[in-house]
Amino acid sequence: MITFENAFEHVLEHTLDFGDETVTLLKSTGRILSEDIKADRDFPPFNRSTKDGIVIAFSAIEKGITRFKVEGVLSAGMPQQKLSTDHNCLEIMTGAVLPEQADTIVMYEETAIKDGWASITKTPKKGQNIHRQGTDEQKGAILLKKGTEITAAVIGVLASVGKKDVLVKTLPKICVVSTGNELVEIQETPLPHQIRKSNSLSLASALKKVKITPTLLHIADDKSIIEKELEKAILKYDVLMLSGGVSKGKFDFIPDALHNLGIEKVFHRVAQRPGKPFWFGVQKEKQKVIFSFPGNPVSTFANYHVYFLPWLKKSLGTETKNPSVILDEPIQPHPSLTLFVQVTCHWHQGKLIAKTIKGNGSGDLVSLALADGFIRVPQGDNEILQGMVFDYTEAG
Ligand SMILES: Nc1nc2c(c(=O)[nH]1)N[C@H]1C(S)=C(S)[C@@H](COP(=O)(O)OP(=O)(O)OC[C@H]3O[C@@H](n4cnc5c(N)ncnc54)[C@H](O)[C@@H]3O)O[C@H]1N2
Ligand code: MOO
Repeated sequence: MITFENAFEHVLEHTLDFGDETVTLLKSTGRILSEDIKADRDFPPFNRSTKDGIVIAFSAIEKGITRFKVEGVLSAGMPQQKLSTDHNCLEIMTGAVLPEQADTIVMYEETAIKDGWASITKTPKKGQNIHRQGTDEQKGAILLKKGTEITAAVIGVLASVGKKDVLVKTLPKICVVSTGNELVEIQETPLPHQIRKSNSLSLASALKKVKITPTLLHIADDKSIIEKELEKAILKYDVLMLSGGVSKGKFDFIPDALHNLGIEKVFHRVAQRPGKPFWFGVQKEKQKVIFSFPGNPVSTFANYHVYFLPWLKKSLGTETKNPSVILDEPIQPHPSLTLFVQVTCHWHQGKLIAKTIKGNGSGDLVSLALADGFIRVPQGDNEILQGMVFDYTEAG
């Protein structure tokens, strides 16, 4: 049995590269950019008005002029115009191009306009209310770096530089495998000794959040069928994500089956709870990775978030940013196991505060639905006092 720290390191040593692909702009939401994005023009591309009002030449103010003849109206979308003389002004709308011979914008609230004449009611500062060309970014500047996660705000930047199609990291093809004769489909009514499959659906839902649609495969607890089905799946997918069948039971065939199929075991069993019987293996030549999680629902769920997500992010060239949280109660560590304890979190005075959820062990999947994530409690003998800081993995 290895420590959590060792197991985590091993998982991150076996990342894969699935290459790049081009997708249309909106389909790139939630994906990872695979190219630097440069400004195709200055941001903003012209001197733009930031207020609705009038535009004047400040030289008029210096001459003591405060009343101007209105010679026209400028709206956003009009090509650049020209102010004919500093005795005149133009009405200008937010987003319109600053006209030639003008340099100062006075918002309507600081003017009085009557019969084609505008008076200024508050002395302006030279150059006010203008968003100058190139002050946000200059043409050619890198706006977004390769490895950036594409959020809604990033989509806005991509759109503004005309990225109709975006180069993103290709996602792995994943097969989520469940095993166990006790499991029935969710639409079925289980007999008293049966349960509905939930792990595979929960994993599929978690994968959807990272834009991966896995294939679901269920295999009965039969050694030769398990081997045959896994052999086919390994050929077809980059990643197998299994739940169940990795412990010490008479029907826990998965580790042997994977061994017989030539998958190299990196580790089996980690000094942690939940998720202790986790099996992790690779087939280096064919670039395959196998996450074989313990079947108890909390174990599967915790291990997916603690190990798989950081592995995926690293494989896609981006980082996992896990915050720390303050635990609002004392906690007793385990003398030899790292604990992943379910918590709810809330913000209080700028700090993320966690409270534990009293679950009923790693088979209690209902308590999972109440949790925001897990804190990691390192092994130890002495009670940890209230107010200590822990690493936190969001899981929902
Ligand atoms: N002698 C020992 N027994 C057990 C040990 C041990 O160290 N020595 N470890 C325990 C721990 S910890 C865990 S966790 C479980 C994991 O066992 P398996 O990975 O072999 O999982 P199964 O036995 O197949 O199932 C466990 C439990 O989870 C339910 N399950 C499985 N798959 C699903 C699914 N897709 N959806 C919903 N529920 C699922 C299954 O019905 C069982 O109740 O082993 C302990 N035993
Ligand atoms: O360590 Mo197991 O994964 O909780 O029951």
